[in-house]
Amino acid sequence: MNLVEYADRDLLAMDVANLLAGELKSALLARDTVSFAVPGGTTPGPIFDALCAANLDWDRVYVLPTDERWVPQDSERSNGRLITSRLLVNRAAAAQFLPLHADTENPEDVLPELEAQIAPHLPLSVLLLGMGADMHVASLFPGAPGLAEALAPDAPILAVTRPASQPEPRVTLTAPVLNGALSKHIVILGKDKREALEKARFLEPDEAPVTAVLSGATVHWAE
Ligand SMILES: O=C(O)[C@H](O)[C@@H](O)[C@H](O)[C@H](O)COP(=O)(O)O
Repeated sequence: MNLVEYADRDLLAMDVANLLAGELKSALLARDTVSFAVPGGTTPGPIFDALCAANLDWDRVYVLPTDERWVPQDSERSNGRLITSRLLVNRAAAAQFLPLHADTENPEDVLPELEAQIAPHLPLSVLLLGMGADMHVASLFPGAPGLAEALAPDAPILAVTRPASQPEPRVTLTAPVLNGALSKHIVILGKDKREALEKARFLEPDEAPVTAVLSGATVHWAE
């Protein structure tokens, strides 16, 4: 793992957006289409605000969430809503969005269809992840039922998790899919997450799921 520290959160957002735009451009030189997985939550918004203006062939970029909360797509808690309203605007409005959601009560009902839409776009070209202070990434939460299956090397593309700490079921890309990304970035803000990351390095993925994706990843941090 490579750790990059920034003087403040604004600089981090600008620099990470530039870095991601450069990586997407390079990937587009080698392939007709590229895939870009991004997290929800509060951290990525300012990165999206800068990245959406990048001058690249967005119409050849497939954007997908790393995980989704099973709420209506117009809910404030929907990662799809965050991504479509804050990243897929400006120049990036030309990108294709691959939702991890459908209007069914249970995510299990549509998992095969969602997986079939994603499969042609793997491995992920570029991956951006957030991390919780509990050391979860995407929706791989410590102690959640089904975590071991989602961390397994032969896990399918998607898993459903129902973490006790969260108000709704989640759909998440599994560890092998996240780990298989050709480029991996994790963005963390604040002292608590930095300490959690240090602690995670001595733990196993079932206690600290972030460790499942740390190898070869660049972690970007600002206080
Ligand atoms: O839907 C989600 O919640 C995420 O994709 C999740 O993995 C997120 O990246 C972390 O929870 C960090 O969230 P914050 O950025 O809000 O701290």
